[in-house]
Amino acid sequence: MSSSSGIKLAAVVPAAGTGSRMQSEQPKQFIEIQSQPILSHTLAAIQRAPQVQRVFVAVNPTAINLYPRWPEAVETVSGGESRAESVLMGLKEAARQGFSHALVHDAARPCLPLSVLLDVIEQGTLQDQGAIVALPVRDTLKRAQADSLTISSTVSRERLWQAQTPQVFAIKPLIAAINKMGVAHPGLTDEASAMEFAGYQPRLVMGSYKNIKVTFPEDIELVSYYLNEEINHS
Ligand SMILES: Nc1ccn([C@@H]2O[C@H](COP(=O)(O)OP(=O)(O)OP(=O)(O)O)[C@@H](O)[C@H]2O)c(=O)n1
Ligand SMILES: C[C@](O)(CO)[C@H](O)COP(=O)(O)O
Repeated sequence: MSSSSGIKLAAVVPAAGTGSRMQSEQPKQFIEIQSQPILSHTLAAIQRAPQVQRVFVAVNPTAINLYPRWPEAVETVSGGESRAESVLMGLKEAARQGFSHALVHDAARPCLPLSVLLDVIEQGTLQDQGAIVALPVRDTLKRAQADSLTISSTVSRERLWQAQTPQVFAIKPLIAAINKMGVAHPGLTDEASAMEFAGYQPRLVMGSYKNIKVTFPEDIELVSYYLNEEINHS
């Protein structure tokens, strides 16, 4: 991605969550796997793309000392009360430093394959609708009754995809879309939600089942396996 294309890409990594569903002593992004915090693995995965010129990590100021030493071209911003607010803080700093596009990627997704990363960067920067990594739903989907764990209905999975990250968008339209929808909006759970709200139709880029978001305790064993596989076979 040369400067002649006019595109200047930064990564924004929301890493200011508390990881409540993990039920761990420290926020899940700082849990160590192979002697490295999960966040370190995520930053290393993102920085394999030469197009990413800088990384803005949104962290809770009270947790910043949990991180040993920030890699080169990585800087921190203060996170917010919600993921959307943390992302917005990173986007604003990236815009202030002159970046035109952002690749937003959850700190809790350390097993991002390079091929997926490069695909979403290409798809997200070659047109103005942006792009997200996602996977077609492969299990039958059921909607539960409102007041019991019994099936209310089966939801057609036709054309249903599960969003992952990275999500790649032009920064100024994304900031405007997040502000239009409102960071506190319950439906604003990823960047594409805001862009859709603003009328965009982001592209879907095939993700990977390895690109899981560390959320519950049982995820650690699977992520450890994938990271070990990556390190020993790359
Ligand atoms: N106020 C917040 C909340 C979440 N995140 C980040 O957004 C990503 C995805 O969110 P999630 O998996 O929900 O993380 P947590 O909110 O920490 O987890 P939980 O919902 O279990 O508390 C994580 O990397 C998390 O650190 C953030 O930067 N700021
Ligand atoms: C952004 C995301 O990872 C896409 O699936 C997801 O929406 C994050 O949700 P969370 O509840 O903040 O983990």
